[in-house]
Amino acid sequence: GKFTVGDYLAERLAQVGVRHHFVVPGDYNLILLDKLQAHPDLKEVGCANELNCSLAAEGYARANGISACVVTYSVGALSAFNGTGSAYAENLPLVLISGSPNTNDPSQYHILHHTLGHPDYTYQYEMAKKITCCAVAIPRAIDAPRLIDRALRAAILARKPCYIEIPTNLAGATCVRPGPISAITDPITSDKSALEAAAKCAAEYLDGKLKPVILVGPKAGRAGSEKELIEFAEAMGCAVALQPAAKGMFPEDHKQFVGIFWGQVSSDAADAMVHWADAMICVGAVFNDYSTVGWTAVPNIPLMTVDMDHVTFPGAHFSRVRMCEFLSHLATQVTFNDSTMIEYKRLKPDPPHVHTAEREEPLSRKEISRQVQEMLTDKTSLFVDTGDSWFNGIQLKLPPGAKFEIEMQWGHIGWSIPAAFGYALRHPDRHTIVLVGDGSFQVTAQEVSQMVRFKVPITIMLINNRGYTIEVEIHDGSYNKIKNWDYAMLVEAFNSTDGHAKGLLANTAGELADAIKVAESHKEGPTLIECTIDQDDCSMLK
Ligand SMILES: Cc1ncc(Cn2nnc(CCOP(=O)(O)OP(=O)(O)O)c2C)c(N)n1
Ligand SMILES: [Mg+2]
Repeated sequence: GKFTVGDYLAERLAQVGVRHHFVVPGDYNLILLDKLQAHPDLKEVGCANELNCSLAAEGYARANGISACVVTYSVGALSAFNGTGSAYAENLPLVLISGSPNTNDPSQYHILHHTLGHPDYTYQYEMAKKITCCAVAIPRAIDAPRLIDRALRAAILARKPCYIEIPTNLAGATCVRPGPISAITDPITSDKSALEAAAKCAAEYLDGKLKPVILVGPKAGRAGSEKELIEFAEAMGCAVALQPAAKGMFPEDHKQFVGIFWGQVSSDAADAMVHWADAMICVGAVFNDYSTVGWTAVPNIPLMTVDMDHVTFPGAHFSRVRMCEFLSHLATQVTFNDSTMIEYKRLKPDPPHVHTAEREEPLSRKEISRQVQEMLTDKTSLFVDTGDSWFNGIQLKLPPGAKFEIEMQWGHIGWSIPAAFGYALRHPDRHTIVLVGDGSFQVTAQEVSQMVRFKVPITIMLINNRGYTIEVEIHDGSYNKIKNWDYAMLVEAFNSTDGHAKGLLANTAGELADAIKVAESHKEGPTLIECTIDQDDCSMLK
């Protein structure tokens, strides 16, 4: 049959590495969905709603590097905008694709269903421009190759979402076949002289310092610089601290790892080391209100920043210097200086004594953390959702090879359920574990049914402290109370007659240990373990 606009998009998505596309059907995108489904490399993954669809694509992009979310016009896209916002905030190339009205509707001033009820349908595209790095609406089939290629390339280079709007009558319209994919995926390398000059100046700048510390931020991982970061850190020999959103982007068993720098909730000796340093090399760091604990934990020394495509330090700025190339080049220029590691050995606190609860003891946050710590292996990918799970997750020690996913910039409660589902589809080889509060779980619980449908063996540790506890600590009120659910029964309801989810309840340390054993051997589907703790058992209260 003829090659169409929908086929063009399908081929491009497959060429950039998409293998699953997340969808909610609607009459503006059905022809398009047929074309995507027809592509041999693409597997259609239906979601219960477009918020979860976009969050599943956000999680998939963490595993795969790029993802696709396909929704219907207006009623679908406006919900998908939230997961798209997350992808923007978290520096992930999510491709948001929406069907839209027939190109001959505007000129006839047709009032259409799903729209706001007036004949101007451009509002969605205008809104999409604000939350993506590139938004395109295809006006004619002949424009499709140029606009689709532009949006995909922009997303890949910027590591931000893009938006592609395809009118319902164009998805099946004839289109030429795509040219070489390198036109889209070929990276922009550093400018050679900028790279040389930046490394030379930076090496001189660092030579004059006695106590440099490297602070790793979340963009280090997104820029794909984890290998070069280790190379640079080992050439420097200095202490390496991580921002909480960067946990997992530098190995915690590395001898230069000094902990998570997060103000008074820092781990190990990160706080002391950062405040002792006389120079801070920030690699992909983001200083926002959360990571600085309300602006109380901001380093008070001059910073050198290594960002995705530029480098700055006191008295210097170098554009078009790519992080990974800069780190690996600078590693050959710097002088080894391990003075901070000598200081670290002095400052490093003894590991805290962890009490092992008796089996019949009621569950506590600390006992849950102790048992989750024992679950972690090199195959673990741990998702922690907004709420006290952030604090509990950050304090865990990642064994070599373990991965950690957190959404600290956007912070959408419930993100972890669809995001872990999307991630696990792409990484069936990994053991995906979720730490999520009861309040967060209630926002996106439907997506457990997709874990059942696709037989994804995710372990969900649901921390039930009867409400929005992190908010109670910030500012209490009636609004922090929620209706309690029977969470174990709920996930088993998703089975109906053909599913294999397991829902378990753990009120004591012994019940949790038994439930974890069941979860670790259950591969046919998800296992939710509802862990009940006292609502005052919160990390904010020391
Ligand atoms: C989409 C969205 N809506 C509201 C919020 C504000 N928020 N942040 N955390 C919470 C409560 C989280 O409660 P849980 O998940 O139960 O967590 P904990 O009780 O703190 O363990 C809210 C309501 C948010 N972060 N995201
Ligand atoms: Mg809660």
